[in-house]
Amino acid sequence: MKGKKIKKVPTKKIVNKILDECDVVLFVLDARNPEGTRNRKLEKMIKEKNKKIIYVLNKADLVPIEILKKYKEKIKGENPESTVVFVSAKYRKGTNILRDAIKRYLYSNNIREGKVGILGYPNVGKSSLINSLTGRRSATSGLVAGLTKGEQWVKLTKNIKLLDTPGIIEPKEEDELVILGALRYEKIKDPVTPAVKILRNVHAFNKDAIKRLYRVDVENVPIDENTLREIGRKLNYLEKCGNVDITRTARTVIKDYLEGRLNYYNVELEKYGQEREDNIEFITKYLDSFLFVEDAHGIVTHLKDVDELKKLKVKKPILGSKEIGDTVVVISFGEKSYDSGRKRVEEYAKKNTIDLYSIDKGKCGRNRIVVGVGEKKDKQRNIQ
Ligand SMILES: Nc1nc2c(ncn2[C@@H]2O[C@H](COP(=O)(O)OP(=O)(O)OP(=O)(O)O)[C@@H](O)[C@H]2O)c(=O)[nH]1
Repeated sequence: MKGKKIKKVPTKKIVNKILDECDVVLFVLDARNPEGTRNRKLEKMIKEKNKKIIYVLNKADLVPIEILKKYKEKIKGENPESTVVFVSAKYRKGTNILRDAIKRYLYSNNIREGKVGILGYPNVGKSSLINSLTGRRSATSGLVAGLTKGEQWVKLTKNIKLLDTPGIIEPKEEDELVILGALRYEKIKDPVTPAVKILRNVHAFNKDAIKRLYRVDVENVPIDENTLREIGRKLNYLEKCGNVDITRTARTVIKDYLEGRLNYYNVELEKYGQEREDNIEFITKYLDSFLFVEDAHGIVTHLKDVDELKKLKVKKPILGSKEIGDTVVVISFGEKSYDSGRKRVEEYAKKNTIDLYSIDKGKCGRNRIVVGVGEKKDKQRNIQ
């Protein structure tokens, strides 16, 4: 792994520190195996402590966007308030969206000096994430004086600090550990069992993967030790007596999986992308007691004077809507031009069957804001 070396500190101590001190916990999941890298008991504990969890589906470069979106929906289905962000720490993708999600949560909860911690099973990419969130700084310039030796806070922004030591969740069984990449496959006595499991898991998702990488035909045959033997033969991993070296083959299969060559999906990095969250609560909260929400011009004039919004800098435009009584307010914040803002508001309204009857624009500090006001089409029908 390139970048700054991340310190390893006793697990429980760091996990507890994150749970006690941080406002936001980045729960890092392996996007290829999100279910296997969740820990609901710990998630419940974090929620009970009133801390915000942001699920970071890391290694998103190895998974198609449709699959990522499905998993996001699943998490949102369990709890609509969950925040899920796709990231590739390795290729530094999605980290700005993650930063925005952190800022937005802290901002809308009036937390001015926020602390962020990173948790996850071994090998999900916690250290890579820390490096990619902080990496543009040199190893020392971003550091804030550490509280305890070995743990340091790194600045994410002027007001947000990140604990640069990730909390490692202790995993369960040996096979799982190997598949997670948490136990060194070079060291375990029996790499065959986890290697066969990996081949089965991958094959269940992608009938092409084994053939593509090892040129072994697995159509209509069970995936078992014999598959490994076939792979070993193709790789020419033979012992002196001529038998296939199955242990070496198994280690290679595990390595190929962990390093992303043997993959659930065939995916090009270019396909990876994500839409921003449509949560504009940090703006619409200023409309809660505003009397004239039916009037886009009134809203723009009102929001222009909100100091907090004037100070805000968003790297990428934000688009979303909120229903206030019978009215739906659609807002684009931080667009490059008013024209593109208006276009995005109109497209958003069309997609969400909102009939806009008022639209206006203005500036909050350096941010262009376009506000559309309308009604849901189905609501109108009910009224008529
Ligand atoms: N393809 C891909 N690989 C990644 C990504 N992030 C991390 N990795 C790889 O995953 C492996 C583990 O990354 P680490 O950052 O060391 O993971 P960790 O969670 O800190 O691991 P522990 O220190 O064992 O707890 C490394 O080989 C990384 O190169 C990613 O976004 N995409």
